[in-house]
Amino acid sequence: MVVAILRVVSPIEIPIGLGLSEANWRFSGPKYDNLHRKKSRLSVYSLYTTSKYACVGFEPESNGKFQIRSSLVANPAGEATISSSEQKVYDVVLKQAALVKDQTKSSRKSTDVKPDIVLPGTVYLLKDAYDRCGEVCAEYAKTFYLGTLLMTPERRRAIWAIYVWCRRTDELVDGHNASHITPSALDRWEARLEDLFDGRPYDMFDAALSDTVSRFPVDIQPFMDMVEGMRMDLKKSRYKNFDELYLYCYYVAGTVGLMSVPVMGIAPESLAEAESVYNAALALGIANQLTNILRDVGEDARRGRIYLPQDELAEAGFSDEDVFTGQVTDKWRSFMKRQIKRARMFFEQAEKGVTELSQASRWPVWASLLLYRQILDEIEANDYNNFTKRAYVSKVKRLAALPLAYGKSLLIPLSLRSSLSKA
Ligand SMILES: CC(C)=CCC/C(C)=C/CC/C(C)=C/CC/C(C)=C/[C@@H]1[C@@H](COP(=O)(O)OP(=O)(O)O)[C@]1(C)CC/C=C(\C)CC/C=C(\C)CCC=C(C)C
Ligand SMILES: [Mn+2]
Repeated sequence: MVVAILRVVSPIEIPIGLGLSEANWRFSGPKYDNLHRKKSRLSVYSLYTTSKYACVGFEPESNGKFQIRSSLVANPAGEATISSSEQKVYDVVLKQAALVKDQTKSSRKSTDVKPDIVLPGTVYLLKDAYDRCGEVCAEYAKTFYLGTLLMTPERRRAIWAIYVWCRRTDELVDGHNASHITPSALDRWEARLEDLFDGRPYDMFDAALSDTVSRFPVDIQPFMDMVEGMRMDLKKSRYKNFDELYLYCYYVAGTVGLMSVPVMGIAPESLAEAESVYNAALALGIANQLTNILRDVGEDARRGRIYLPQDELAEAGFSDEDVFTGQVTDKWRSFMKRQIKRARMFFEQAEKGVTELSQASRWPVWASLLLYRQILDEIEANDYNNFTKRAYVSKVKRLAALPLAYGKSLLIPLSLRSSLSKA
């Protein structure tokens, strides 16, 4: 019997290879009750867990080898290791969490902000820059903009500045001039990012972000990684497996969570580790992007792009051609059900972190989580036709989510609740 300790950094589905029968593998560990076993078709066994550590004991097959596929791989010694994408992303999470801890340890708390530096004219220019960021935000993301109005003025304008930088970065590869964008244009965008982090902004939007990153403990890495995601979009239109897709989702969306938490702030009464809050933030970005992908299957296919894992498509009996043709069959419905389930697992993990955020930041985050998650319900309501029907959450439903989000934002941190219930 070999026991592998797996460090799980996000809700994860671990299909254990063909040939292992239920009799010769079992699960144990401190969070055993968080593990769900599932036997799926083709006798592939899956382990679902949202806990941080899982301990898996299993016997080798008759040939002495272990077959563990997808997110986890077994090394020749038979030890299971975390996938390279998850490890890479987790390292960024640790780095960002450490930055916040350092800041909290040193005299200033992460919730404090530097006073405005009063150079003649500077404050006014900065105010204009932030106001413009707010206008852009209100124009592109009305509901989210409304949500930010509950935050403190310093946090609100910092989030607007981050939003605008993200929107502009995405516009480079998705906007009107996208056909002219080359990798070297992205290199220049990245150099500009470094300049603004060094206090040398190029335009007024950069000036707002430059000010934001000087006030809050935000690391440059998630920003650089988002540019990397855009580079990926220029050169890649297929994803071999979920591991590759996960990395892409981190680059273009998980990064947003890591950029935002240092500004939103963790509740002073929260007992959660910064690292776990960052993991939840990362999960929200991943969940949102997976949802985007599932909503836009047809639209992406018409641009020659398929953001669904190629190995999972093939296993379910689909070729690229099938995706381009776009027939909603029972086979497609059950494939979609699995994809939706995975996206929901990431939302579930994100939920655990929202209550740990500072009170005023929770409402926009809950609103965004509830609204995005509803897109998955709409894909189901469209009978899984994501080829020609765009899943759309009606204005009434969107508005109805706002008071619900507000109610949830009043809950005390989960970490505090569980320690109170133990006491
Ligand atoms: C503890 C905890 C849960 C904290 C919350 C952390 C947090 C605020 C997470 C935010 C997650 C989020 C909103 C991620 C954005 C995901 C997303 C939609 C990414 C899009 C990428 C590219 O997609 P694609 O091109 O396929 O899609 P389009 O057709 O273009 O839509 C993006 C477009 C990348 C650019 C991202 C933005 C413009 C959004 C940036 C948002 C913020 C900075 C504000 C986040 C704050 C709140 C309150 C939601
Ligand atoms: Mn886009």
